[in-house]
Amino acid sequence: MPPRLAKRARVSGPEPAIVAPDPHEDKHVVFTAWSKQRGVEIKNVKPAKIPGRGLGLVTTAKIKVGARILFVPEKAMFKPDGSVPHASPQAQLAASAMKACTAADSNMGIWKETWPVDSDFQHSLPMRWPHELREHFPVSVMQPLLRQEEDYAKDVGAVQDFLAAGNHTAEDFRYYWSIVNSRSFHFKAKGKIGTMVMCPFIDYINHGPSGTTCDVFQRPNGYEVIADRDYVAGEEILANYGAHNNDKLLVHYGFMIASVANEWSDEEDAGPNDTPNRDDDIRLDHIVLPMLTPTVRAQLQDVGFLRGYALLPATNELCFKTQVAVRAMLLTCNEWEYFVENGEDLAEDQSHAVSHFLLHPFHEHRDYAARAFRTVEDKSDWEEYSSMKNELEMLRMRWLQIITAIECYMDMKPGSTT
Ligand SMILES: C[S@@+](CC[C@H](N)C(=O)[O-])C[C@H]1O[C@@H](n2cnc3c(N)ncnc32)[C@H](O)[C@@H]1O
Repeated sequence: MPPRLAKRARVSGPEPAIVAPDPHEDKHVVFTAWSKQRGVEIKNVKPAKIPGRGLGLVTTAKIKVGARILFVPEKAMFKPDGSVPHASPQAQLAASAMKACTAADSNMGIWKETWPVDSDFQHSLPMRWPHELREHFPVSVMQPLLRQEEDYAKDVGAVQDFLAAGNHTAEDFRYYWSIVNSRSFHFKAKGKIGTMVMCPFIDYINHGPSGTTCDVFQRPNGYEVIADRDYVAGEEILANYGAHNNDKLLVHYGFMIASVANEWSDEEDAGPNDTPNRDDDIRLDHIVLPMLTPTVRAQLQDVGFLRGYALLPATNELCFKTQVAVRAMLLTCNEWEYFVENGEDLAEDQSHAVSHFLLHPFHEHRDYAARAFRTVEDKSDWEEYSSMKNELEMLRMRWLQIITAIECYMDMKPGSTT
C-alpha cells in the first residue's frame, strides 16, 4: 500500500446523510450498512472475529473463482483533506482521519468504531513496546523499526501546528498514524495525481502469504476484490499486503506468519498463522558484511550488491546477492564477473565453497540466537513481564524462526558439525 502525495481534500461525491446508529445494533452491522450507503459493493462476505487476527472477512455463501466479492468506488474512499499539505502522504492522511473522526458533524465515527483501539497497537507494534525489550530484538527487526521511528518523528514534527490548533495530542496523532500505516491504499484515478487513501470495508481483510489470497485490483474508478478460487461458506478471505518478510510484517503490521523452516522442524511452533510465509527471509548483513575486505566491499558497491543479504527459508538457499558477495571473496575477478553475469560458475560449481565460508559465522549466529531465544523464553515466566506476554511471544517466535532456518541450512551442507 505505497504512499503518494495527495493534492487536495475530501471524500469525493456527495456525503451520505449522517446516520444516527442504533446503540443496540452491532457496530459492524451499522458500518456495513454505512459502507453500502457510500456505494461499496459487498457480496457474500461479512466481518467476523478471527482467532489471533482481530477481525477479518469471512464468506457467507459459496463463492466461485473469478467472482467479484467487493468493490469500493472512488467516491467511497477517504482522502486527505489538505490540512497539512507539506507533510508526508501518511501524515496527511492520518491528520485528516483524526480531524474527520473527531468532528461533530462527521459520520466517520461509524467507521472508526470498527478499528482496533490504541491499546491493541501498544501490544502489537514494536514501536510501542517497552524499550527494555529492545536488547532482545534481532538486528533484522531493529533496523526497520529505527527507520519507522525516524519517519514517525518527521511526521509528528510536520503536524505540530496542526495538532496545537485542533487541541490534539501527539498520542492522538500516533493512533491515527498507526491506523493509516496498517489500513491504507494507494489510489490513482485516471489523469489525476496518485494519493494515499482509506477504503471502507476492504480494510477488514487480513494478510495472507503469496499464493493464498484473493486478487485485489486497483481500477481507474475504485478497488476491486476478486475470488482467487472457489470458496465455501465460512472461509476467511485474505489479501496480500506485499511480499514482506516476517521482520517487516512485525514492525509495520504487528504480526508474523509461520516461517517455512519452522514447519519442517516443529509444527507446534508454527504459530496462529498456519500457512507458511514463503516471502520470509533471514537477514544476513550483520554476518556477511564484517567478512568482506574493503576492496571487495568497494567492488560490490560498484555493482549494487553491497548489502541486502539473506537466507531464504522457503528454498533453504542463500539469496543471489549473498552468493555474489561471498564469491567476491573466494574467486578471481574473471570467475566472479562470470558468475554475476550468468548466475552460474565459470568452471566448477562453487556452492560448497560458499557454504563452507559461511559455516563458522552461521554457527556463531545460531548460538547467539539460541541464547537470545532462551532469555526471552525465561522472561515469559517472570511476574514483572506478565504484561508483555504478546511481545515476548513474538520475539520468541522470531528467534526460533532464525535458529531453525540457519540449522536447516547448515544441516544440508557437507562438513557441518552442528
Ligand atoms: C487491514 S487490517 C485488517 C483487519 C484487522 N484484523 C482488524 O481487526 O481490524 C491489518 C491488521 O490486521 C492484523 N492482521 C492482518 N493480517 C494478519 C495475519 N495474517 N495474522 C495476524 N494479524 C493480522 C494486523 O494487526 C494488521 O495490522
